[in-house]
Amino acid sequence: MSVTPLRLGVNIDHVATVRNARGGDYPDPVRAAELAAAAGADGITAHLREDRRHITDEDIRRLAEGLDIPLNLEMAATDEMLSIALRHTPHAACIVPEKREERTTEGGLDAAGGHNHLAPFVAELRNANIRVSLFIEPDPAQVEAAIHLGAPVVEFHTGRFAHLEGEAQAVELRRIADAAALAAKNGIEPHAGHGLTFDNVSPIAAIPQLAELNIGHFLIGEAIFTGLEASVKKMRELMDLAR
Ligand SMILES: CC(=O)[C@@H](O)[C@H](O)COP(=O)(O)O
Ligand SMILES: NCC(=O)COP(=O)(O)O
Repeated sequence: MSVTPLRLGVNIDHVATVRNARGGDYPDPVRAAELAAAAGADGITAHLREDRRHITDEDIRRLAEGLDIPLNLEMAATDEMLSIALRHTPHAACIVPEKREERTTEGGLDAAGGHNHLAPFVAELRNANIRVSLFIEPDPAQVEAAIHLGAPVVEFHTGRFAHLEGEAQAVELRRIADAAALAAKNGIEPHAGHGLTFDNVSPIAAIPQLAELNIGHFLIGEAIFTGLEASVKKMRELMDLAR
């Protein structure tokens, strides 16, 4: 079986979280994005939450205009986010579910139940040449829904995998691998992300159909101790070793 090259997308949301703790402009997520690119990131991911708790509209403008590597904008399926995406035309847009009160993205999008709501978002983003991705659970029904929606990419939510251990984690890993195989067989490029760390990335990176991992919170946390360059480089090495 052929093994797809695996890209690393570095999510810089939580550089903005630290900046926003003091309300100024330091540390700058765009500087973090440039450092991550220099350290080997293949792309940058940023989630413009509806409540703007970390990344801001101005961050997205600067990332979209200034980056030398592709930007993946994570966005809820709302008219406001769609108009921001269409204004800045990032390389990719990943539609994610969002709840105002959640601490982080708790699960995947219900692409099956939300078909009628999601269809115009997928169509408009595609018409603007933005590579649309749906952030879904590794569930065959959700992959089928992504196929019907015409999404070229899905990203599997690995948060559940990240929190499980032992046999339960092995079962979840199998689900992710099966979902990735189903997506690839149907011409959809599978990605994965959420909650990935140095300790749990290897079995995910070993899934041959996966083309991209998006990793943020852990890398930014680790950067406090070792620097961003070292944390990105080590993640890149672990991904390459697992392949
Ligand atoms: C969709 C997703 O998984 C990322 O956006 C990640 O969750 C970082 O953002 P939050 O920590 O705000 O959820
Ligand atoms: N889509 C997942 C992502 O961008 C990063 O998630 P996390 O590593 O911050 O949990």
